[in-house]
Amino acid sequence: MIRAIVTDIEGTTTSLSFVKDVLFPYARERMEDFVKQHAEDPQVAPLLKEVQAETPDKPLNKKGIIRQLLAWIDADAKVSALKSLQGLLWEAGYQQGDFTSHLYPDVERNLRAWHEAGLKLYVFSSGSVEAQRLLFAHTPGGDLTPLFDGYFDTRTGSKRAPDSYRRIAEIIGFRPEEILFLSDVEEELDAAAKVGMQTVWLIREGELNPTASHLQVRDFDSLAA
Ligand SMILES: CSCCC(=O)C(=O)COP(=O)(O)O
Ligand SMILES: [Mg+2]
Repeated sequence: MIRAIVTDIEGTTTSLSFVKDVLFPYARERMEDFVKQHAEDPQVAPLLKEVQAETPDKPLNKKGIIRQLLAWIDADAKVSALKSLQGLLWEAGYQQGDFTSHLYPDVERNLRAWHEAGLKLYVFSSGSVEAQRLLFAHTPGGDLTPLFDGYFDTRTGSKRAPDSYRRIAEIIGFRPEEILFLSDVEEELDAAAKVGMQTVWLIREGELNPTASHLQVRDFDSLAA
């Protein structure tokens, strides 16, 4: 019996295009000025130290740190320090009304229905926990954060590593078999299934995969059936 649902964001609740064409360029365009202006801020300084720690054989000055961050953005690298810095930039974007987040039309009604049915809802995304909260706080349907019981990012571990899912199950206090993980990435679903979680593969566009071991659906409505 499923008692908790853990959902990915990009490609699952939210279009790839919102992340790749709105969020990532917004942060990329502002990263250099932001680091220059806020390098000494207590929220930012430890993140810049983390960037240096990720590249121990290459001592970086401020310019080098900025270059490294931009290279990670271009490579879509899931580095926690980068993700936290992006989150800080997106916070300003949401607050200034530069954008609201995108959710597929089936997402809000199903999150609400699952929450009302007593299921616990969690997010596991490469975006920082703060970025996840912001995204669900600024949806076209309003603030959906009251529906969620917790958020996990790459500080819990890689989304492709079974240990991350084991940790999440321990933290939220359910047996893996009681947890349903939703994602658009097969390797993430494989990792969750390895520890015993139930899995559903969201294939929003394109072909279904006839040989995959995960249940495949087009949208959240198909899960209610
Ligand atoms: C929290 S929205 C930004 C998503 C993001 O930064 C990202 O890298 C996408 O990761 P996901 O694990 O949700 O596919
Ligand atoms: Mg995804």
